[in-house]
This record gives sequence, structure tokens and C-alpha cells, in this order.
Amino acid sequence: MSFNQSSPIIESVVRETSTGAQIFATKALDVYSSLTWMQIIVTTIVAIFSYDQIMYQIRKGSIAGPRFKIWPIIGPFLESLDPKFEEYKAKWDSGPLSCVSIFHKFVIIASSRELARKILGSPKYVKPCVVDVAIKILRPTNWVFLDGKAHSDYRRSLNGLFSQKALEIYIPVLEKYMDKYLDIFCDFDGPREFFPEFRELLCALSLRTFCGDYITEDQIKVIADNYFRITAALELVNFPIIIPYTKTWYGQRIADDTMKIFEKCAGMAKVHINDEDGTPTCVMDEWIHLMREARESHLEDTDQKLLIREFTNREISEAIFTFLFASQDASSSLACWLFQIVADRPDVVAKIREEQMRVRNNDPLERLSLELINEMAYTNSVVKESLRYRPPVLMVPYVVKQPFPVTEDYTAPKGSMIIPTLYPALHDPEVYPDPDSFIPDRWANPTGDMDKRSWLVFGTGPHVCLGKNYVMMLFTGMLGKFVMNSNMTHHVTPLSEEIKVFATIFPKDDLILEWERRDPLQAEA
Ligand code: HEM
Repeated sequence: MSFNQSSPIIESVVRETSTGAQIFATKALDVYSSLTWMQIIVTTIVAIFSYDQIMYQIRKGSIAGPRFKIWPIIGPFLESLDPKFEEYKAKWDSGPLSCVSIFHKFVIIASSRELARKILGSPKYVKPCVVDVAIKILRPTNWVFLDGKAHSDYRRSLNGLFSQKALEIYIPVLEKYMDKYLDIFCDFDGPREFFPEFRELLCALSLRTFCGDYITEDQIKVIADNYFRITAALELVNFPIIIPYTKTWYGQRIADDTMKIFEKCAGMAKVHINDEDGTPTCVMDEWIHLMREARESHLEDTDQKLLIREFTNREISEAIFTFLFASQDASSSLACWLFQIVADRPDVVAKIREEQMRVRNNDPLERLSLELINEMAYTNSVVKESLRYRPPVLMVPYVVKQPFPVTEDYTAPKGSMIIPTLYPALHDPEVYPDPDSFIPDRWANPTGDMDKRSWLVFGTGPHVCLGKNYVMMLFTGMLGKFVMNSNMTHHVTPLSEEIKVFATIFPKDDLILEWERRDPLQAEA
């Protein structure tokens, strides 16, 4: 007997079942027609609320989290619009795995070093979570939405843009703008908030690294002034539909205008490299140069062809936009904490100055190079410790692609958001003794895996930060130069050490600094 032939037994079961179903349907209809509208509405609401609570209990299982969803359906949505560091910390401290549920989203927070690493290194189960509007703002064709092999192939073609050889190329441009901004800072009259100043500095440095001289001062100013709208539009909790004159609408307009600027720059870079046989000086040049090299050599080396393909100006503009997006907030956060921390510690300042003069053979005018930066071991330790002590990225949201056995006792359900947290991992006393103290010297002789597996500032696994070497190079070079050539005074307020969350983290008083020029060859004043 085949599966699609019916037997008498099955027929009778079907007959009885359908009679039962008919009776049930008739009864339900009777009950329904005897209900008032009010009763129907109340019953529906009770059913939805009960479903929401039951689903929460099932997904929560044994992990930490509120016993019930206190605010039905929305959960802690209102709190998440104005995130507080202390609330995050309380959540991390509540257990290695904890949860919240906001609307239909079930969110799992992993706050131990081991779990954070496990999640970031499990591309089979998870992929980076992007907010719904991100597809509209960054455009659906953007490489950041790729997953699995498509993502790793694309990444291989981008890695060359941040290789040691490529970083060397960007240094002269970076140094020119570091000098320019240090002059601006020293010319300011008295103290001022440096949160906006550092955001502009970092935006300018990134845009010059990415687009070189193809981008104009005016375009940089417009992007720097409006960039905060993009950050606001891509916050984790935002309305998924773009409504005119809302945060997401402004964000999308700024993103579009910025990508149009980048597209034009990419066109100019192609002319410079391909038609004029020019030398690369920025990321766009280097990208086009790598494409050209691959094109010219692919006959002998088929692997090259796989590695570098022909990218359109539009594709380049979209990728460069993601670099700006990935770098802007995190780098501004690092700048704020780094300069606040250093300005507060004269002993650290003295050591940086001593090292700067030593590695430059007492010539403060020596231009930066990768070789010189690599010799600045102590200055590099200060940057590293600042990143550990105040990691700009607290958490990295991922989404579960298939049921994920995170621990022996808990499997994260498909579709839930899972957030490995970096701050607790970088403050784990097992790896970083006395974690709440700023101790750059801990990096002189790193022990165990503190600078390897546990170093989660830039994430780990297939999505590890593309710009991590660039960040260390840029900030080591910049800190050395700024500390050698200026005196910084931090005007401490009761909020200086408090942490404000705006995508990344910043001092709550927006960092009040005052700068004055210093002659490194003069004896210390
Ligand atoms: C202090 C500065 C920075 C910090 C702390 C930082 C941190 C991070 C973190 C935590 C991730 C997620 C990694 C993961 O999911 O495992 C990431 C991803 C990424 N970062 Fe950074 N980042 C910084 C600066 C930059 C810069 C300057 C660039 C670009 C030049 C950049 C480009 C990227 C890109 C493209 C990704 C996504 C990589 C992928 O999905 O394959 N970042 N970054």
C-alpha cells in the first residue's frame, strides 16, 4: 500500500475527526456569537498577554532575568531608549547568561569571557545582528549584510586595505591632519568640551585616510557635523519604518549624501591609479591599486583573481561608508577616554615624553613612520590599557540562526538576539588583576592569554574588527605626538569618571580640556 492510498480504518478516523471538528467549530461559533465586542477585545488582549508571558518563560529557561515580563509586550523598551551604563552593569552582574524581552525580540546577554568568545567564534549558529532600518540606510547591496562564505570571501578582498604595507601609505596624510588639529586645539581660548572636537578630529582623520585629497574640507565639515544623525538612526532600538522628519529619515538622507560623495571620490581615485599611473596615498587608491595588480597578474596567479575582483564606484562607496560607520563612534570614544586618562596622570605623561624623545633620537620633528611607531612600546601600552579599561564597544549584538547550545543547560532559540559583552571580559580579574585600575605597565610583559584570546576589544572570529591594526597605529602615533608637543589640562568634574552610553561610551561631562603648545626641546616647565 502506498502512502497516498487510504484504508477503511483511516477513512473512519477521518470521518470521526471531521465530525468532532465540526462539533467544536459549531460550539466555538455559538460562544463567539454570544460574546459582546468588549468581551472579545478583553479575551484577545488576555490571550496575547498570556502568549507573550508563556513564550518569555519558555525562552528564558534557567537563565537570569526578570521572573515575568513586568511591562507586557513592550518589556523594558522605554529604558532601552535611554541606556544607562549602571543598568547594563547590573545586568551583566546578574549571571553569565541573562535575558530581557522587548516586544517580540528575545534578547540573551552573555557576560562571561568564555561565553563572549564562544559566541563570536560560532558563525555556524550566529551572525551579526543589524537593526531593521540598517538595510535601508546602508542599502541592501552592502557587504556588511553578507554571511558565511560570501562574507569571508569579501573580507579577504578588504584585508589588504589594512595590511602593514597599506598602513605605511596612510601615515603621511594622517600626520598632516594631526598637526593641523593640534594647532587648532592649542589656539582655542581656554577650556572647552572635547567630545565634539574629538568627533570632528576623528571624522577628518578617517575621511582623509579613506578618501585622501579627493574629499574637500567642506565635504568633511558637512559629514562631521551631521554624522551623529547616522549614529542615532542606527541605534539598536529604533522604529523600523522610516517616517519623514524622524531620526531614521534624517539618518538615511545623510547616509545617501555621504555615499554619493564617496562614489565621486572613488571615480577620481580610479583616474589617478589607472589612467595617471599614480601612487596610492589613501584607502581608495590602495583598493584600486590592488584591483589593478590582480588584473595584471591574474593570468599567472588565478588565486589573485579570486581575491580581488573589479569593484564598482558604488560598491566602494558603500564599503567605505561602513568603515566610517564602524570607526567613527568607537574611535571618538577611545580619543575621549585616552586623553582624559593621560591628562589626569602626570607620571604617564612623563613616561610617554621620555619615550618619544628616545625613539626619535631627540629630534621631535622626525616624521612618523610605521617603524617609528612600532618602537613606541610604552605609548602603545597606554593606548592598549585605555582600550581595556574603557572599551568603546561594550556589546556586539548577534542573531541566532539555528538553536544554539550556548552552555550544557541552555540552548538559545532560533531568531533570538544574543549579545556577547566585551566590558566584563576585559575587566575579568583572572586575566587582568586589579581590573578597575589603569595600569599600562601590565602590557610590558603580557601573561597568559591577556593579549590574545582574552583581548576582545575588537571582537574575535570571522567578523573581528577590520581596522584594529590601523587603530593601534593611529592612536599610538597621535598620542605620542600630542603629548610631546602640548600640555593638556583636564578640568575634572564630578561626572568625569561617569560613563555615558551613546552607541559607544564617553565621559558624562563631555570631557573638558585645555591645551597649550609645548616645546619638547625645552626643559620641563
Ligand atoms: C577604537 C576603535 C574601534 C573599536 C574598539 C572597534 C571594535 C570593533 C568590534 C568590537 C567589532 C565587532 C567584531 C566582532 O563582531 O567580532 C568591529 C567590527 C568592525 N570594525 Fe571596528 N572598531 C574600531 C575601529 C574601526 C575602524 C577605524 C575601522 C575601519 C577602518 C573599523 C572597521 C570595522 C569593520 C568593517 C567591522 C565589521 C567586520 C566584519 O563584519 O567583517 N573599526 N569593530
